[in-house]
Amino acid sequence: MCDSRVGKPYFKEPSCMEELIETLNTLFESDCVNVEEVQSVMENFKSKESDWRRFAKFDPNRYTRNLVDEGNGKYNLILLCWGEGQGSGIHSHSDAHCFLKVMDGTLRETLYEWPSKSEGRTKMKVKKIADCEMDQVAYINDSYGVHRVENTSNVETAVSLHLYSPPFESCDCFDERTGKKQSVKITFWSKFGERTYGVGACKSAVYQPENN
Ligand SMILES: N[C@@H](CS(=O)O)C(=O)O
Ligand SMILES: [Fe+2]
Repeated sequence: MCDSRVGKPYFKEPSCMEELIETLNTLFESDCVNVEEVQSVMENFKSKESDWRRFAKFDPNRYTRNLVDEGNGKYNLILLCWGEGQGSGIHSHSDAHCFLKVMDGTLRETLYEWPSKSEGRTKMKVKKIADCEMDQVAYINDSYGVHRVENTSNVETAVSLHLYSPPFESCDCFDERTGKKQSVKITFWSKFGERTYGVGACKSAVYQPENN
């Protein structure tokens, strides 16, 4: 992670998804990720359904991960669609930066402490619970702990735009009651607006262990 750069350019508010991607590509040209700068660019991008509609695919049983952009190999930009009551299991982020911007609805993030060395025996400890509203951006990396994200509404869906850098394809999932972990491979429900098929395509997200 980097401190603020001297003479850094001022990034204007991205007016559409293409402009957001252009700005992000510029920001990630350097190997030095300035977290506050990325967060502020994502915050200044105001959610319009017309920007994300074509990537938004819902599944009646599970939240979906839909690839929007591969960021020249530096990051993945992913639209996540959360049906009523859907959520992720508790998981880590494979040493990546993770930005989460709410595009529609509200999402609850529950942050947990990493399980202690005697993992597999003790109930996991909650550090913080926060609701994230439309256009807000949350940030996490493994030094913060591990988390789960949920759409707690039973009547409204939710949509969020996530940026992961560097991109990752697997992470660890944790059992809340014991802290026991298991590695999970994650893939995409769709890529660039098209449904993905093949091995792993349906089992594409970080689910609660009992839903695996
Ligand atoms: N990190 C999760 C989504 S969330 O619960 O933060 C994923 O990429 O599927
Ligand atoms: Fe996450």
